[in-house]
Amino acid sequence: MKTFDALFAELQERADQRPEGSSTVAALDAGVHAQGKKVLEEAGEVWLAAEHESDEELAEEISQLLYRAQVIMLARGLSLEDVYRHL
Ligand SMILES: N=c1c2ncn([C@@H]3O[C@H](COP(=O)(O)OP(=O)(O)OP(=O)(O)O)[C@@H](O)[C@H]3O)c2ncn1[C@@H]1O[C@H](COP(=O)(O)O)[C@@H](O)[C@H]1O
Repeated sequence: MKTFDALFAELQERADQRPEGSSTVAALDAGVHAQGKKVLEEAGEVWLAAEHESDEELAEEISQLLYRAQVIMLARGLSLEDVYRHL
């Protein structure tokens, strides 16, 4: 099963190698404004799922929020350590 750290390493590789068809490359190219909107959108979906949907649907929304947070981290050049030191 993929972890937060493993996903981040995978996304870093996508950013470096820019493979054709990568949704991460497209998200990075869209810029921080578009990336921020995705974070807000997914956060809203997490909220709605927590109130109205199943555990499975909530878990999926949370996974998308984590992905969108990682895209913002990469776009701004933050490492996992930059974030973890605040936990
Ligand atoms: N975990 C994710 C992930 N979560 C969400 N998404 C993206 O988010 C989209 C779903 O978001 P929305 O609900 O906003 O759907 P949407 O509005 O229809 O999507 P868009 O039209 O905005 O693309 C998906 O289609 C993906 O583009 C993800 N894209 C990639 N990953 C993982 O990231 C890794 C690299 O992926 P690639 O960059 O695509 O190779 C792989 O392990 C993937 O599994």
